[in-house]
Amino acid sequence: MADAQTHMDGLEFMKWHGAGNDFVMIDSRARDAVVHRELAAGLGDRNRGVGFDQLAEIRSSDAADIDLDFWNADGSRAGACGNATRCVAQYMMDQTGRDALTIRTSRGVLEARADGDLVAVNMGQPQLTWDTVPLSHDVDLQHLPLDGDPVAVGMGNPHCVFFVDDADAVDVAGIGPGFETNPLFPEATNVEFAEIRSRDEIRMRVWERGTGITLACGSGACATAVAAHQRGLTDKKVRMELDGGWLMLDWREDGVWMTGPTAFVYSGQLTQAFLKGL
Ligand SMILES: N[C@@H](CCC[C@H](N)C(=O)O)C(=O)O
Repeated sequence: MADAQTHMDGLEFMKWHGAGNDFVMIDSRARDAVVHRELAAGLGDRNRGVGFDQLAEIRSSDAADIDLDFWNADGSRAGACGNATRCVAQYMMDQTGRDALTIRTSRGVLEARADGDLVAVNMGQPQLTWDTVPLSHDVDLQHLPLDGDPVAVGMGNPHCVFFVDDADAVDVAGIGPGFETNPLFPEATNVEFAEIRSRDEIRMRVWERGTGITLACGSGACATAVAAHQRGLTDKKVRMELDGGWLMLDWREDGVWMTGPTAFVYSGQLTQAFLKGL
């Protein structure tokens, strides 16, 4: 990590959030990719580092306006991060004065655009086969062989969605970790608890893979909207209330569009002395 510390000395970082989902954003285009697991885990530690739900690293791209990579607070990689994608889109639109851009993630090239004061991103189509979520073997994704009869949906990352009568009554911290690491999910999973309020409104809380409880999860909101519609509980367009705010989901022909707020919180610099303490 010493080389990285020298390489990163003085590197700017920004804090953003999307509906309360808390991010550190690093624009590495001027210095090439600098983030790795050890650094992400150190920065993500709320006792030692800056603390975040996810770290989003912006890099130059030969296929879109930018490339974007994500790490969870424990340093693990995340294939998708919808709220961070929306925050990065807002940052880039602020930088360029444009109202739309393309962002390549491991999901492929995503489209993001301004929607009034909000930002919308097309998170692509869900993955709805056992091997693409992924699961360890072929089971009924609509009724997983787990207590609570959840639904499995992939959104570039795995999600296990439970439908409950009262989301606020769920002991998310108590039961989330066990499902996160259930062997049915070879790459672990995000765990959502959804209360259907009407055909166009859902209340959802989340235990995120690699991070724990967060105030919002964009890919989890997309997965929950898909699972609820598959179960016949909601329409394809729903408003979702999470602990940190509201997101709008719309499952269209071209993918699952997610729209919601973003907020810049502060910026800072990563000094070598700080990095040595991680
Ligand atoms: N909060 C993110 C999801 C981040 C990744 C997730 N923890 C995973 O490991 O898949 C979002 O807004 O999508």
